[in-house]
Amino acid sequence: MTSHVQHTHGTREAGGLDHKPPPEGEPAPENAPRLEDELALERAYAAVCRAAMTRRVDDAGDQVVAGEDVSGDGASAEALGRYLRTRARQLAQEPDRPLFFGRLDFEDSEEAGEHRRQRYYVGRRRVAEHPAAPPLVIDWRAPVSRAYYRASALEPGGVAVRRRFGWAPWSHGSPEELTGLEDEYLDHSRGGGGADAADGAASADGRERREYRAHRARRTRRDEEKDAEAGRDGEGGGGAASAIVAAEIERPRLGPMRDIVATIQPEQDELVRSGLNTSVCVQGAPGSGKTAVGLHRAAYLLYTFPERLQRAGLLVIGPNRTFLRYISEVLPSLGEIDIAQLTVGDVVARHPVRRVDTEAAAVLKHSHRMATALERALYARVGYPADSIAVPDGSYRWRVGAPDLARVVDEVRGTGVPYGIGREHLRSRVVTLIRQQAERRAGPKSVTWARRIGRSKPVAALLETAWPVARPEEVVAVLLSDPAAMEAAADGVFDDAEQRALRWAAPPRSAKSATWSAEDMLLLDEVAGLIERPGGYGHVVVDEAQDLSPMQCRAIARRSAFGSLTVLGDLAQATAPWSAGSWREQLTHLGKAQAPVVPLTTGFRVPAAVMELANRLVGALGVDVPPARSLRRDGELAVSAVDDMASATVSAVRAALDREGSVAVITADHAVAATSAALRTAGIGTASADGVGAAARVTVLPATVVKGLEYDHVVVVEPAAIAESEPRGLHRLYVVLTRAVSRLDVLHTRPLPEPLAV
Ligand SMILES: Nc1ncnc2c1ncn2[C@@H]1O[C@H](COP(=O)(O)OP(=O)(O)OP(=O)(O)O)[C@@H](O)[C@H]1O
Repeated sequence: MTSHVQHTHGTREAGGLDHKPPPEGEPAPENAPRLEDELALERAYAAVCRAAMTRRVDDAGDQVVAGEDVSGDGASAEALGRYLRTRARQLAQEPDRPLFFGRLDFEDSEEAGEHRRQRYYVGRRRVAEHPAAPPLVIDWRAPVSRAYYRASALEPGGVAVRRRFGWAPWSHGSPEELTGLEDEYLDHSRGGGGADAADGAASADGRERREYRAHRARRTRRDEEKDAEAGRDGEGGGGAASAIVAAEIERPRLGPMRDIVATIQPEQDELVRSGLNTSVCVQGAPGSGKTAVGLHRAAYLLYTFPERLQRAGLLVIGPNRTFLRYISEVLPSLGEIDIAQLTVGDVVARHPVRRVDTEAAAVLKHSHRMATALERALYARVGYPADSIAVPDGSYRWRVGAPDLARVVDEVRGTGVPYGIGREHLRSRVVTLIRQQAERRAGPKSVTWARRIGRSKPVAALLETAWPVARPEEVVAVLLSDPAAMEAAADGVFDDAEQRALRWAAPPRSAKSATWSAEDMLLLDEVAGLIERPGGYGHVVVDEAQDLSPMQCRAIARRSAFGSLTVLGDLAQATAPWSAGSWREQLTHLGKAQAPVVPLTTGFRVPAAVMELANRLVGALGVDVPPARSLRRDGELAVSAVDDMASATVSAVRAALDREGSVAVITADHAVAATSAALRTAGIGTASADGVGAAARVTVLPATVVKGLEYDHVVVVEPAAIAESEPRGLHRLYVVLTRAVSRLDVLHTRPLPEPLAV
């Protein structure tokens, strides 16, 4: 919900800002000369901040040099050096970026008879003359910045004026330039006039301006109340209410994903600022900012809980390398470097992947039934000893009978501790049985005695038969090679045909010489997790989580058992054969069954006309998701029946290249080579999904890698071929159609898939 007083200035490239005349019947603000004054003051402030920042960067560099000379113990010198280098790198990131994007003026207060107004500039990170000095700019994650994102005319939360700054499009190497500003007056009770005094800009025309502002504030408050009654939010399908926000959302895209700190929306902010103990799942329409929310939440948590997260770690999981490359600059631009950003494959990697499973075997290995079979396979090693044991101890021999041993094996099994710990528990319980006998006969026994008995040959031999040491590779290799082992573990879990599909056609001689598939890594990780709990993270952000299989979810759950999760996804974009049917089910596999599912339905990427086309598919996808709406009224959509696909593609790309921004040509996977060749023959340079030729403005992409990505202009080649390439082809097509930021060209020689043809 926003109410705002437009106070923008039509300067060159002010992030697309134009001066808008006030609505009819309202007094014109005499803002042109005033605005120049305001801009001049703000530019001067920006210069002060820049100078302070430059000094801090230089100081940090000097400290690294000094830190390297620090004597003292090696470990702390190394830790200090690491800290200082990190700090210097953080400060030096993107040196020319604007240092603030917003300003908050809180309502006036009287302190010790003095009239005061608190003012804060909000930026990507804190700027101050030195660490102990009051900040010139506060970090967007600081508690007081919350009001910047949340304050509205209905709930101003003490904010009198929110100012947004428009900067000339920023790029590396060119200095920042402040070109516009926009004020929202939220403080109706005071008629919104107080800002002048605080600006030090009161003048003869101040009264008139105050009236204008008060009028607009009243009007927007009424508007908001009307909206609230009608159950709309203030942006009710009509685009962003702020020209600066609209310009940011509609700006052409080039290169990797950028942060959205300047324009985080209230419903996004609520997710970003949820606490470290809270797990949350976001069901978000395409382009509703799920990825952005996840990354900003990561940055928020690192800032707010530095000690806990430094100890426990934070991990971001994405679907593939292309996606990770695309998002890789967001966290560093927010000052958070060195955050692990991995695929699930990276998380569970233990061996090089040298084998490809059949589709049937892969699907079974991803199913949660596999976990049951693996647990049985591991615990098949645990057995009851056939005989009693006799442990020599000086002149005594202590005997424990087979029934007692069987009982303690059962007891340990019943505790549910990891297998490796279970083995040690069995050892100590057997020692306890022996100790009870020994103490009855020979008096108290020491810890050293207990240790010696525990390591004695008969006890070690007992453990080797009753609870042998287990290695994940052996357990999995035996299961996949030995029909009897498979049958025992899979009884009632996998039928005969499934067991055959799972078994290796040519078993290796031993676990050591086995070659492993990507799916096998999940199996190994599962068994490793049963033997010993893996180290976990304090927080894990999981993107495109609708596509995770139960076994992948379990791998993540093991690593976040004592931490929290941000789960991001869209069931309508679920394309894997094992994709989730419902979030509740997925969250259960992820170990956070109770986490709330929060919808985001406003799209910031896809223009309304394109969203409308894509939405036609949703009914055919069999998923329960709230409909998506676009915040963007701009954009172009063309659906064209063509005769010659190659020449039509070349023409579409040529036309796209006449305009600004990135261009993607998306085809069914098998058609990528032919499409790239056609473009090359026509003299158009192309990049590929793996980043080769990244300098080219045109990227040719197979439909299966575009999830999570976006391009200004998208050319979709033959939707029918994309839809029929895989069982969830319509879901894939939905993903493909929702990648365009500004323009979508759909080219087809064959009839469109049915839901689109209406
Ligand atoms: N509040 C915002 N202000 C400006 N831009 C935004 C905002 N929220 C999202 N965006 C932009 O919208 C685009 C889509 O965001 P993002 O990729 O996070 O969406 P998503 O929901 O993850 O999409 P998908 O479903 O395709 O994975 C990005 O360019 C992002 O920067």
